[in-house]
Amino acid sequence: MSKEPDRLFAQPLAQVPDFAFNEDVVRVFPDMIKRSVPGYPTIVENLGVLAAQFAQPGSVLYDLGSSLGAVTQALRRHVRTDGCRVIAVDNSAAMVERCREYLNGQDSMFQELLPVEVIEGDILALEFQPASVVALNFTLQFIAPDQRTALLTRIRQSLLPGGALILSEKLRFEDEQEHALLTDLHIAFKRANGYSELEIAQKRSAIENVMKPDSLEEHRERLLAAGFSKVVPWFQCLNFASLIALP
Ligand SMILES: Nc1ncnc2c1ncn2[C@@H]1O[C@H](C[S@+](CC[C@H]([NH3+])C(=O)[O-])CC(=O)[O-])[C@@H](O)[C@H]1O
Ligand SMILES: O=C(O)C(=O)Cc1ccccc1
Repeated sequence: MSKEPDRLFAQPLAQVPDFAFNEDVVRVFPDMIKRSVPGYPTIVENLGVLAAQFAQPGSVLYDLGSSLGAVTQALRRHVRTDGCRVIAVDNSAAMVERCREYLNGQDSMFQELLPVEVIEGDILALEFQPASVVALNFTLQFIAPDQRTALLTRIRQSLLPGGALILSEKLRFEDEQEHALLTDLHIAFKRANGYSELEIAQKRSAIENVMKPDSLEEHRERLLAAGFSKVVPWFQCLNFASLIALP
């Protein structure tokens, strides 16, 4: 895994371009996500533990918006169910290329790992196979809001009995005071992780047009509208949360 520190927004930019998962981001991504998302290592590791409880024999486990495959690797560490395979999907060519390198490196060292297929493609255009686990780990927030219900409906229709969707997202809060407090605390988290005020401000401006967080209430309602029967939050750290949605 690349250890390169994230300095992408450290110098003043005349114009801050919209955030994209390009080669520059890929190089610093492990450092960026760990220093930006409170609870990220805990969420990823426990996503593997949760998935092991929902995995059904001979089924597919999806890692949607897989980036460098951190979730896929957690699935490989924890899921022991017979005949499962992982399908990781991302539409960033730079992410997919590096993800394949990491996973191939693991394959050559350990024989008993779950088989993984990494697809470069848009999750909105994916033909889902019957699946027991679908992970959307900080991916839905980058999907156009008017496409989110349709995507979740297709995921719901592909889920096998006993399976689950695990959805992690940055949250918005409907109560203004709660939103302001948790946003300030998230900024304090970033500062504590070594980001300057300039880095924090430029990153915020880069993501504001491309990443649109919903509230917990919106997530719950949308998941129920998509056909899920139960929504159970299992983790929250500041304004980042993860939910289990049952078919
Ligand atoms: N339509 C799309 N189709 C496929 N991929 C997409 C699409 N839109 C965005 N992506 C991809 O979704 C990923 C979101 S990052 C996920 C972190 C990872 N899950 C992790 O647990 O490390 C979250 C973050 O950086 O905050 C990126 O790799 C995009 O290319
Ligand atoms: O950095 C932020 O403020 C975020 O909300 C999280 C994030 C992490 C990595 C890429 C884009 C957004």
